[in-house]
Amino acid sequence: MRKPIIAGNWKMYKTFSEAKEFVEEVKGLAPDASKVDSVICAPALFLQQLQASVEGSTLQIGAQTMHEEKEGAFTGEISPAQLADLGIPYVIIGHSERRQYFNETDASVNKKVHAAFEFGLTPIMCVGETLEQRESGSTGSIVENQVAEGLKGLTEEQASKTVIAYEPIWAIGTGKTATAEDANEVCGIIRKKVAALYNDETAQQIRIQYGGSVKPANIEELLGMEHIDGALVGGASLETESFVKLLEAGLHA
Ligand SMILES: O=C(CO)COP(=O)(O)O
Repeated sequence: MRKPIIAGNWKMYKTFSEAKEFVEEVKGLAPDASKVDSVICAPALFLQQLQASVEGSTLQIGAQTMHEEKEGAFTGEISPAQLADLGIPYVIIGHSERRQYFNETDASVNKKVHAAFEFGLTPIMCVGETLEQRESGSTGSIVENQVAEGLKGLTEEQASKTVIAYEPIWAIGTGKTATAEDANEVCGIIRKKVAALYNDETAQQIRIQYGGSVKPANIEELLGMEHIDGALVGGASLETESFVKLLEAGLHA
């Protein structure tokens, strides 16, 4: 049995005051950590204080991106060592917005995934196709390639601990969700690819999230699918009420 992982990706939303208030309210409502992993990926600026505020609760804090080097002259960046020192457990790597606006590539994603493991962080590695790629029928090959390049060089143990988020770009922030069947089909393709790259055991262990307009109204159907082990949620993670409902859905997955 794979433990569901429900993660909010706040992107560049919320002030620190709003973030702190949200976390104070939600931290006592997050499910038992042995049943669901509940994560908020917050802006880097808030990580230290939010991490201190969730101590002793089942809510966990993640970062939205990081640099691949331990340290260096990279103005404005944050490093895996800095995240690890704060005790941050998760980091999103290669979100489609990072690929689109900040020139991240499969090669840089792969370096960052390696760096995450080097510093004891769990990467949430994002993959997904554009609308054009979906319409041309190349979803499977695009996503398989992103998975193969992203996981390249990882040990079996590291690969099995990686969280892969399948986020079709056309479903992000658009209100258009992939149908549960379509999402499951692609998550199944991802799992099969992991089996081909490693073995069946690794493929059975790796957790695959779906992301793209997930909300309380559709999460249960998505989580009911064989290959969907969680959700990476933007808009619906910004309100306490809907985020708590999403976490609760994880309990019934
Ligand atoms: O990009 C996403 C999560 O990383 C999805 O965003 P929405 O849930 O707002 O579509």
